[in-house]
Amino acid sequence: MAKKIGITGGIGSGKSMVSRILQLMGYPVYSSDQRAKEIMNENQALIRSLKELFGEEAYLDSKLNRPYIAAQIFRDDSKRTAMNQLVHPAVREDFQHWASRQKSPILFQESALLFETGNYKSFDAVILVSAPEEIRMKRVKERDRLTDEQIRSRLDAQMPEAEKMKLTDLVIYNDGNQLLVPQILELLKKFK
Ligand SMILES: CC(C)(COP(=O)(O)OP(=O)(O)OC[C@H]1O[C@@H](n2cnc3c(N)ncnc32)[C@H](O)[C@@H]1O)[C@@H](O)C(=O)NCCC(=O)NCCS
Ligand SMILES: Nc1ncnc2c1ncn2[C@@H]1O[C@H](COP(=O)(O)OP(=O)(O)OP(=O)(O)O)[C@@H](O)[C@H]1O
Repeated sequence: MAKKIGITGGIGSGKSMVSRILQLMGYPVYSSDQRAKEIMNENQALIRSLKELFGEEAYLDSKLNRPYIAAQIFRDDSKRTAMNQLVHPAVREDFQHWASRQKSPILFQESALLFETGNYKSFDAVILVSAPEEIRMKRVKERDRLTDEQIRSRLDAQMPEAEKMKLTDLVIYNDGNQLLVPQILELLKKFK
C-alpha cells in the first residue's frame, strides 16, 4: 500500500507552493481545494444540494458563484458547516478514486482543513506548512483581491496554527527565512 502524506496549513501558508515543488519532483499530489472547485461544477447531485443550501444564485452561468458563496460561509458558521458536510465527502471519494489509480509508493494530499475535519488521522504522516499570521495575511492580500476583513474572516474559520502544531507530525517553515526545497528534501528522506 502506498504511503499517504497530508499537506496542510492555514490560508496563505504556502501549501500550494510546497505541492507544486513536490509535483515538479515527480510526486503525485492531490489538491483538495482545486478538485473541490471542479467537483462543485461537475457533480449534479452536489450542485442540486448546494443550490438548496444557498439558493439559485449559488451558480452563475453554470459555474459556482465563488464570491457569493464565500460571503456567506465565512460569515455564518452554520452555513460553512453545512457546505463542508456536502463537499468534503465528495472530495474524499474523489481522492480515493484518484489514489487507486496512482502507481507511486508515496502519495500526497494537500488540504486546508485536515485537522479541522479530523481527516488527519487517516494519513501515515501530516506535514504542516507554517508561517506567521501577518505574513500569511500579506501574501493573501497580494494574491487575491480581498479586504483585511475578508481575510480575517477566513483566518477565523480555521484552527489557529498553534493548535495545529500540537497535532502535526512534521513542519515546513515558510516564513521567508528558510528555503523550501532543502526542507522538502529532508522530509522526503524520512519517507523512504
Ligand atoms: C468558499 C469558496 C467558494 C471561495 O473561493 P475563492 O476562490 O474565493 O477562495 P479559495 O478557494 O482560493 O480559498 C482560499 C482559502 O480559503 C480557505 N477555505 C476555503 N474553504 C474553506 C472552508 N470551508 N473552511 C475554512 N477555510 C476555507 C482555504 O485556506 C483556502 O485555500 C471556496 O473556497 C470553496 O468552495 N470552499 C469550499 C470547499 C472547501 O471546503 N475547500 C477547502 C478544503 S477541501
Ligand atoms: N516563501 C515564499 N516567498 C514569497 N511568496 C510566497 C512564499 N510562499 C508562498 N508565497 C506566495 O504566497 C501566496 C500564498 O501561497 P500559496 O497559494 O502556496 O498558499 P496556500 O497555503 O496554498 O494558500 P490558500 O490556503 O489560501 O490556498 C502565493 O501567492 C504564493 O506565491
